[in-house]
Amino acid sequence: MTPGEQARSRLDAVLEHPDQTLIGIDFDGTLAPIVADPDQAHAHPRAVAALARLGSLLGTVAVITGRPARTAVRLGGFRGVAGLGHLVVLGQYGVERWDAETDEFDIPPEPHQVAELEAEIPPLLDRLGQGAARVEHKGRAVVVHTRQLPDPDASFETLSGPLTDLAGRHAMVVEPGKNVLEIRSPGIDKGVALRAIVAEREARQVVFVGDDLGDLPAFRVVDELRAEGVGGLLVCSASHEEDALSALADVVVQGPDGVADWLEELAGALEERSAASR
Ligand SMILES: O=P(O)(O)OC[C@H]1O[C@H](O[C@H]2O[C@H](CO)[C@@H](O)[C@H](O)[C@H]2O)[C@H](O)[C@@H](O)[C@@H]1O
Repeated sequence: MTPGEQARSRLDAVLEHPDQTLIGIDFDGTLAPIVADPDQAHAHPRAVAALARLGSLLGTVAVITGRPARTAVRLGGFRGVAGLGHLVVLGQYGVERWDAETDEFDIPPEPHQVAELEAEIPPLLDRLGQGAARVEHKGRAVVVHTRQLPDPDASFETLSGPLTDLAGRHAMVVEPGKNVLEIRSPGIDKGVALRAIVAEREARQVVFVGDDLGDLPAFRVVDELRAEGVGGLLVCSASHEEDALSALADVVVQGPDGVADWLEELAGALEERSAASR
C-alpha cells in the first residue's frame, strides 16, 4: 500500500466506526494560532465549531496540551459550547484534567521544588544577557519564551544548556518547543495521557493532531496502539518552525487554518454518512 492509500484506509476506519473513535488534539499551534503573548493564544473559532460538530459524532473529543487545564478551557472558550458537553481537557501533559460534563477540574498539588527553581530563573536570565525573555508561570511548570526577543533562535540556544542544568538540579526536565524551553516534572507526557484516555474510553480508533515536539510521545503511542490492534490516524499541523512530525503523519495540513479545514471536512463526511444511514 502506498502511504496515501494507507492514510485513506486509516481515515475510512474512523468514518466506519465514529462511535469507537477518540480524537486527541493539541492546543497551541494546532487549535490556536501561535502568537507572541501566550495569554492571547485563543482557539481558532472554526476549529472549535468543527470540534463541537465532532462532539456528537465521535466517541470522545479530548484536548491534550501542555497548558494548564484552566488556561486551555479559558483560551479555548470550551465551557458551555453546544456539542462539547463531553469534552475532556488534559492539561500540563496529562497531569490536570477538566471534564465539560461536570465542569470539574482535577488539579493535583504542585511539586514543592517549582517555587525554589522559579526564584533562580531571573538572575540566570540576567547573567546570560536574556533578562527580557518572557517567563510563563504554570504552577507545576515554568516556561521561558524567546519568541519576542531580537534573535529568538540564538536566545533559545544560549538558554538551552543552563536551563537544562537548572532543571536537573531540581529533579525536573526541559521540554523544548517552538521558541520555548519548558521546565516541568518528568514521568508524564502526552503519550502517557493519550494511552490512558484511550483505555478509559475503550476507543478502538484514535486520531491525534499535533504540531510540536511535545506531541511526539503521542505520535509514538498511536504507532504502538496500531501494533496492538487499535486503529490510528496521525495529523500534523505543519509550520516552518517545526518539521519533526510531518514525516510521521498520515495527513499534513498547514497550521491551525488547515486543521480547522480538516476538522470541518471530517465532520462533514461523518454527517453525510450519518444522514445516509437514517
Ligand atoms: O501542548 P501545547 O498546547 O502545544 O502547548 C505547548 C506550549 O505552548 C505555548 O507556547 C507556544 O504558544 C505560544 C502562544 O502562541 C507561543 O508564544 C510560543 O512561542 C509557543 O511555543 C505555551 O505558552 C506553553 O506554556 C506550552 O507549554
